Amino acid sequence: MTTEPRIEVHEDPATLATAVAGELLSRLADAQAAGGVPQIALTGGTIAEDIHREIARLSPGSEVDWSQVVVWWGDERFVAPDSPDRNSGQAQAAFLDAVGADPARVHPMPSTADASDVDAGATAYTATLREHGSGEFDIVMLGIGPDGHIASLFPGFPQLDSDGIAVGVTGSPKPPPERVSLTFAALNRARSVWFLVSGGGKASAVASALGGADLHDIPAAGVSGREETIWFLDREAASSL
Ligand SMILES: O=C(O)[C@H](O)[C@@H](O)[C@H](O)[C@H](O)COP(=O)(O)O
Repeated sequence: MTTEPRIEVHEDPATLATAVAGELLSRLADAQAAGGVPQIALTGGTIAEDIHREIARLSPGSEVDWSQVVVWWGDERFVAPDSPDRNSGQAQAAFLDAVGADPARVHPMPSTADASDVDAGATAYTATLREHGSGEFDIVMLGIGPDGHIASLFPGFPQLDSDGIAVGVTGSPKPPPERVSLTFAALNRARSVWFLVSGGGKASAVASALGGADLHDIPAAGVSGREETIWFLDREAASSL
């Protein structure tokens, strides 16, 4: 069952980041209070980094026990493990280290040190998800590119039609070129999907995705939560709605 998307518009990137971080902490605390071990998938990108820093700032005042949160990624750059381009490295530095996440429950996607190529990396992550995942994510967070890409699923790329769980990507139009990404099949196993979008450069992609675009043209149109889809936007990103 996919529900109508909910749209939240915030004044600017800073208030957007604070709102998303606060909502995430609230959801995680509620899930843990109900006895759950929540499973979330993080994204990379600029507004995601702002949100991660807000999580670090706000978490001490929350009830969340980060050692009991399982952390995945929706995509990752296939580069050296210590590369500043790594989404997981950015998230570790921005908040996961600070909030006390349990390394045994944090699952970065493979780097060039872990796999011979992007396809081997995707195969390995699929196995990790099967072994340590619960079969669904409680919350999947996704940034969006100006072309409507989400994770590392880019318009017109063959990975859009994959029926696997994770796929290797080469020739990414957004550098770096080699990546590993969850597929629509995996992303749509989320109970709740949150799009995190800041800036006028994304306004057209947001309007197209919400306006019923084909997922091959606007991949963001291909993802929705089984229970909830929320578009967290700032004013500029919402300006074409
Ligand atoms: O690895 C990546 O590059 C991201 O996962 C990618 O999907 C990102 O979320 C969007 O491109 C938005 O990035 P910005 O917020 O920096 O525009």
